[in-house]
Amino acid sequence: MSSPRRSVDGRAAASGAGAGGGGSPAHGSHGGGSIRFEFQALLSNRSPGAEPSAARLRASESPMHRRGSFPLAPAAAPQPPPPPLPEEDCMKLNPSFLGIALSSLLAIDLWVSKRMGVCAREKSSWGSARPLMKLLEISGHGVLWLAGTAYCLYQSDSWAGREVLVNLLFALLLDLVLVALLKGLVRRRRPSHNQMDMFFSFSVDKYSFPSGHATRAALVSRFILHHLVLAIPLRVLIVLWAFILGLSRVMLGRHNVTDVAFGFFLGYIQYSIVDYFWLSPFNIPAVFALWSHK
Ligand SMILES: CC(C)=CCC/C(C)=C/CC/C(C)=C/COP(=O)(O)O
Repeated sequence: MSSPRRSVDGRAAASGAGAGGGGSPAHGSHGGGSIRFEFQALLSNRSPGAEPSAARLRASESPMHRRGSFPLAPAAAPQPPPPPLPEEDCMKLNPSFLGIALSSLLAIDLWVSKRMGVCAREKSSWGSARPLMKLLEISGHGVLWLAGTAYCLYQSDSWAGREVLVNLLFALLLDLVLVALLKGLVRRRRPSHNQMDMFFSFSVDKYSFPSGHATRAALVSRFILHHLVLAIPLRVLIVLWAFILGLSRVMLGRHNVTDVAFGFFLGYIQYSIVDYFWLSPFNIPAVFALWSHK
């Protein structure tokens, strides 16, 4: 495809040759700012009696043309390339409106997340709160929730309790699979300020989108609020735990804000899926028969 610059040059030369230089650039059909500038460069190089072809030749020596790969232009002094930025700080330009909006959102996300990562290092401004944040991290860890639920299920001696625990186990496994799939698909790197010192993580856990802790926090808290009869202060505490756990992921530098926000959303949806496919002794008697010996 020929560039607009080149087609404008051709048009100017043609109008100069054909109409004796009478075509005004401002009225040309190619009305962009840089195109008009080129037209002006072309005309300013043109004396009233000059040949159109000579004017075109001089115009090709303008700085605009020298920047391109025109073979007549003298080469500018080579500049050393700028040092490469870390991959997660780079933005790819997309000319579509949606692309620009998304790129801007991601740039804001990176900036806010970096500023919020106040516990990312021991020497960070809130570095002394790092042990507390890591305690929160353990409270939402998949191993703890899976092992705890399996143990309670094994110990449970009521059918109602087993039914709830089987579904919690199903919810946690669904969460594990969906988060691993999304992390593997999206492959968004963790923030550059993160210290990868997480207890028991898989290979996909080098990726940050979505936050597995945030999905689990939203899923488990919604599950508990629906299936356990708790006093109001305890219910508030559970919601607070989920929120602070999500916040701590960004403060620890493990995640960007959008990883956690999407994680909360996904965890919320996961609970709806579990509720829709609720497992009971009526629809999957085989699973519940495992306990019939008790
Ligand atoms: C028994 C078994 C296979 C347990 C897997 C438990 C599990 C989900 C481990 C990964 C925990 C982890 C480090 C997740 C990363 O969470 P982010 O919030 O950093 O995404």
